[in-house]
Amino acid sequence: MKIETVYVPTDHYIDGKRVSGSASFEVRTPIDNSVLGTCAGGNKDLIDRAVEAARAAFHTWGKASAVARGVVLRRFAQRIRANKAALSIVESTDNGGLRHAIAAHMIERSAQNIEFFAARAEHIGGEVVPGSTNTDIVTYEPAGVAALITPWNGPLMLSTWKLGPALAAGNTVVLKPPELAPLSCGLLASLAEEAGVPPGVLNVVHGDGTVTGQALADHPGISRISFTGSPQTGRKVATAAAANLVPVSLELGGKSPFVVFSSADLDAAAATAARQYFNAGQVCLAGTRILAERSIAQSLLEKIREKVGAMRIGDPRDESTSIGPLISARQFERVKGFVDRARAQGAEVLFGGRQHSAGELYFEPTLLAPVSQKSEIVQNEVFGPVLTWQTFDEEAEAITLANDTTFGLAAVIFTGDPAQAERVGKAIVAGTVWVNSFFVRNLAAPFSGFRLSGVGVEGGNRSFDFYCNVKNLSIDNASFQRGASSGPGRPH
Ligand SMILES: NC(=O)C1=CN([C@@H]2O[C@H](COP(=O)(O)OP(=O)(O)OC[C@H]3O[C@@H](n4cnc5c(N)ncnc54)[C@H](O)[C@@H]3O)[C@@H](O)[C@H]2O)C=CC1
Ligand SMILES: O=C(O)/C=C/C=C(\O)C(=O)O
Repeated sequence: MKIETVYVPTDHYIDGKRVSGSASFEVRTPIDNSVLGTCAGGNKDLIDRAVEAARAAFHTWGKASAVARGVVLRRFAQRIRANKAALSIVESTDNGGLRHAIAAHMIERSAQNIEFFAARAEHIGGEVVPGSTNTDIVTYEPAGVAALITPWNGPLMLSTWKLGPALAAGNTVVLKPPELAPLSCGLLASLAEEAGVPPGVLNVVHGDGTVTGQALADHPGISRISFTGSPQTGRKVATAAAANLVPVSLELGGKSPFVVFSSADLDAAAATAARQYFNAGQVCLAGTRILAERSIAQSLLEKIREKVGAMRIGDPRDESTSIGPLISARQFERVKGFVDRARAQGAEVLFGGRQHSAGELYFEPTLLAPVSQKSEIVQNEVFGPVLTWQTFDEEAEAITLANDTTFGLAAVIFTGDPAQAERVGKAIVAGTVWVNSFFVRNLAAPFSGFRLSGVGVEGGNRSFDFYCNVKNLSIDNASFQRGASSGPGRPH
């Protein structure tokens, strides 16, 4: 398939070869909802082939030194950077993300995802735990074949976030990209090949989640499953992992609070609130529930209205666009359904609330109030450009509202009071709490979701705890002491 001047392979990539599909599926661009072409679909047989290739490649890749793997992976990261223009136009066309934002942030982050873990793996090192009778030597061994399953809202960034640590630690992988935006991961496989990633180390099998994704999650030859997507699918993946007793890492949805206290820099808070509409709100980390202290609420609302009013909605390939389309007609209907039901329950539209004239899949950035805490619009993830607006009088009330959710992925706090930042940050139940900032990602820091937002922790060395078998070699201290006169295996 060709996207502008870029040739994009749409076959599977198994054992270093392009492989035709057992079926094919349509790929559409959300820009105008037109069909771009078809992509190979996968089935159980293709998953079997990919897992077999990955298992064979594990014998060499898993035994190579982290330094040797690092040489190849750093070249892979460089190929990603060098292909920024191609990757960003392909992903933008495929998933409707902003081309300039993908080029400026996502590609660099994708390269860093690979590079960071390549460097980190060279220093995993292990630990020595001295004990009175035994000395424990802790080593990290690659687990085997990792199944990686990723969503459409950030295919490159979220796939490389898994590929980096899995490959750097010595695992081989089978990646199942999102069927709604499979193209950039197809291109990624070619870049891995150009970088010298050996055949079988990185395999890509496209296809529908319920067929290809499920076959991958179910496969008994898999040693780890890392999944990013919805909680509903996360449950199915976890069930498959349980059947094979395989460790699973789940990064799921969110309904994060965005709390603004009266001491906050309101201009900064408003600018960051407007950013929650980026990617048309299809961001799991987005702070979608704005909670404003009553004394500054009106002023904050006006500032947010002004910032959002200045955002241009339209073709995501244009430099001046701030908000692009939703991923599909189904997602559009889903988002619209949430807004319609909230209105039927008494919410008013403070701004937005309907389709935008830019096209079929464009929805205006929307803010709804009043909303009751137990309503669907406050409790469920919309995954669209729809935020809710609530006010509070006391800090304790803000914390109660923030935590009254089944999710726990992220939270954003704006305050001018450092003690308050610490108090509230500690009290909020979420894997990541940003203070006076948003989406700053230090790859060495832990990344996780609490409650329905996930299972497991990745980031920094915690990623290696997941992608490795952490082994303890426990040696009797007395056995090998110099000069000892008897005992098995004593050196002379
Ligand atoms: N916590 C995080 O880091 C992130 C979470 N998300 C969440 O992802 C969701 C949106 O993404 P979607 O692609 O709609 O999610 P989804 O759960 O429908 O699909 C995610 C991936 O799982 C695959 N899949 C679907 N059914 C499967 C099955 N039975 N077995 C194995 N794989 C299967 C899909 O083909 C896709 O590749 C939102 O809930 C969002 O919050 C998205 C990005 C990041
Ligand atoms: O930064 C990460 O590793 C994950 C980010 C998740 C999103 O950007 C998203 O869901 O959109």
